Amino acid sequence: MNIALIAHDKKKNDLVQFVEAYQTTFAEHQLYATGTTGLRIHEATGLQIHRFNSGPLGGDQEIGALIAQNKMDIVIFFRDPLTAQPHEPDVTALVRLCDVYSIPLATNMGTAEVLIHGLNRGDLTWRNVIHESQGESNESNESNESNE
Ligand SMILES: O=C(CO)COP(=O)(O)O
Repeated sequence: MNIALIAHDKKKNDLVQFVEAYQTTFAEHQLYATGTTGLRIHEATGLQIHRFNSGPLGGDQEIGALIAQNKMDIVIFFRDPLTAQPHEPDVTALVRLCDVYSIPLATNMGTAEVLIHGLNRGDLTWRNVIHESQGESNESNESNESNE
């Protein structure tokens, strides 16, 4: 599964602790993160993480682009509800895209716990069906192109 990890500054310690607690699970998946969050998690755990730009510099939008391609399977985004963010429109857009594509999104540790247990139980295997059907439609697009 492709998992996006994002945290606002005052929530970064919480997310680092959360990833440490479930490190064996996270190690089995492909991890993506906004710049500073990814660096913090990598430094704490050594996990390999594809890092995008920092959130205020477009990182949320880069992750949003993967969601719009239906390539992101889970988003764990510990938001800070008590601090105004300069890039609030990007944050709103990311959450909106999760709803557009029905991507499981945890915006706090309580929901993230449930999501990770569900992931370990196999509750998210339906995402593999989406990936397989995407692969098939890509193949048919390619064969259509070669017929043109
Ligand atoms: O601002 C963020 C999400 O909106 C997070 O970005 P950083 O991980 O780069 O701090």
